[in-house]
Amino acid sequence: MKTLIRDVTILTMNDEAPFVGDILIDEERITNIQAEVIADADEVIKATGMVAMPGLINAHQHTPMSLLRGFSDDLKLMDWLDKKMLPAEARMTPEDIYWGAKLSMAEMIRSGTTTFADMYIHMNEVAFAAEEVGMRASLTRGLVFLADDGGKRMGEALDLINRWTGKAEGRITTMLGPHSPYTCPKEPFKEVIALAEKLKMPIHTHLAETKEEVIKIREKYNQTPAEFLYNIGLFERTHALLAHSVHLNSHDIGLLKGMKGGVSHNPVSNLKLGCGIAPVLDMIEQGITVGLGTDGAGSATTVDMFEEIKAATWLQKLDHGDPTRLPASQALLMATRESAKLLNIHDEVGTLEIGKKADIILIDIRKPHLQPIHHIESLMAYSVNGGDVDTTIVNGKTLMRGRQLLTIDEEELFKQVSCRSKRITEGV
Ligand SMILES: CSC[C@H]1O[C@@H](n2cnc3c(O)ncnc32)[C@H](O)[C@@H]1O
Ligand SMILES: [Zn+2]
Repeated sequence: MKTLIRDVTILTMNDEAPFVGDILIDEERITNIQAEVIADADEVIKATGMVAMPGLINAHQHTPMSLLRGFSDDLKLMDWLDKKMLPAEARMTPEDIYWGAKLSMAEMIRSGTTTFADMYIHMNEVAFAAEEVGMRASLTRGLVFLADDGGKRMGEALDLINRWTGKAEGRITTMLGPHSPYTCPKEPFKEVIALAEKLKMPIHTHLAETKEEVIKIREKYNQTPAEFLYNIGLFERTHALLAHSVHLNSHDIGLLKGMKGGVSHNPVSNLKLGCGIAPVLDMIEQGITVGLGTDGAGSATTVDMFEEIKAATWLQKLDHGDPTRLPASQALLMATRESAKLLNIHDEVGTLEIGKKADIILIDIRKPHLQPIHHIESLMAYSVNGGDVDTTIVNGKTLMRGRQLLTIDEEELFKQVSCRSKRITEGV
């Protein structure tokens, strides 16, 4: 199957200026991209007045938490998590997880995200949903070792890896997921790292999200959370995806320097939970890869990556009192190429290039809030919102066209979500 996208403004995110041209997709890959492509195609998408860019990559999600959107707002993180999220999650069945994940996927496809990194429970169901819906995903069974040794959860983590790595036409990859320094004590955390090293698996974890976490880890280990992870060998032994990394001092940042992987910055969740502002520019200056994610809809409330792009740039400008910091082009890179590095899939996605997988979004800029056009990158970072995405293509397959979802029955989805979310949250 060949698809030709015609007469579109192309933003490759590969250090070149935007240009008007055509993109040819053959099966799952981009096979030509230039000013004019002469080729036969099974489908021609006339994209005059649209911008093509790489699909956005959400580097930190908990997809099924979309069932908990708006259920518990305006609380501190530990109250929100312990008193609201965990009790509600304890009631979730595998079917709930499937529908919650699908709701997130519908929102992500509608707002231009083509890939997500997910950490949650009952991850088989998330994998089924991703396989069916057509998104690209890096899936992780979250591991918490507080009340017991977490043996059952480790079994589920390994089962997920064995069943799903490389499946769904290669769209699914997997990681190991010790949840955080405050929910995974030293010995089990070290065991997960050893396993990750043996299996050559990346690790997805949370780091230094709140001041309370820093205090807890200081009391328990007399270390900062970053020192704790450094001292148990995480940064030298495996590729690691660190969500948040808000409370890092300059010594901590030095410890992350040279690590494989990097940090998912999740500014909307950090803002809403009042966690603080991550030292994004200091990390980037030290050569640390910083991508972008939303965190779950239970905290961020939406999973529209265009909101994260805006929040990321605004926060750094505000924090440094300098509007020149974290410009539009850099924020867009964080949501595409840099997030792809965090998921270790940058050979395949994150930029528009011949030979890469065809994960492409088309944004309709024939709208009042997107005119006139001075700088395409500024327009994409500061003016576009998720609702402007017209077409979403993953692995060469069109998942949304003219804002119609092609792989999800939304009517059925909303019915399922409505009754399931009521049951899960009742009385919590
Ligand atoms: C064990 S599966 C993942 C686990 O993470 C919880 N979670 C969601 N958002 C956050 C966050 O911002 N910080 C810490 N933990 C978070 C989620 O509720 C699941 O229990
Ligand atoms: Zn999270």
